[in-house]
Amino acid sequence: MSDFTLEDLETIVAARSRSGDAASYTATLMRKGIGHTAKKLGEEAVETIIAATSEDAARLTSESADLLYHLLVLLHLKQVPLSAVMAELARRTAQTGLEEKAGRPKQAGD
Ligand SMILES: N=c1c2ncn([C@@H]3O[C@H](COP(=O)(O)OP(=O)(O)OP(=O)(O)O)[C@@H](O)[C@H]3O)c2ncn1[C@@H]1O[C@H](COP(=O)(O)O)[C@@H](O)[C@H]1O
Repeated sequence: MSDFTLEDLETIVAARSRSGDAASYTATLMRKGIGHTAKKLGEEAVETIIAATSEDAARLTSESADLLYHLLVLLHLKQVPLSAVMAELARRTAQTGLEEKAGRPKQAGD
C-alpha cells in the first residue's frame, strides 16, 4: 500500500505547472487553460463511467487516477486548494448525504 496522497500530487501539480517544461503535460494543461482542462476532466469522467459499467477493476483504477489528476489540475488553475475541498467534505460528515443535499441552495435545473 502506497502512502502517496492527493496532497503530494497537488504539490507536484503546482511545481510542474510553474516549470514551463515542454515535456510536462501539466504545464501543457496550464497553457491551454481552464476550458480545455475542464473538457479533459469531463472526458476522464466519462471514461471512468465506462470503466465502472463495462470494464475491469484495473481499468477503473487507471481511469480514476486520470480523473483525480485532472481535477487537481483544474483546482490549481482556479486557485482552489485541495484543503478547501477536504474542509467541505469534513463539514459534510456531520450529516447524511440526503440532509446535506436538502440544505444546498437551489440551482437552475433542480
Ligand atoms: N498523475 C498524472 C497523470 N495522470 C494522467 N496524466 C496524463 O493525462 C493524459 C490523459 O490521457 P489522454 O489519453 O486523454 O491524453 P492525451 O490524449 O495525451 O491528451 P490530449 O492530447 O487529448 O489533450 C495523458 O497524457 C496522461 O499521461 C497524468 N500526467 C501527469 N500526472 C502526474 O503529474 C506529474 C508531472 O507530470 P508532467 O507535468 O507531465 O511532468 C507526473 O509525474 C504524475 O505524478
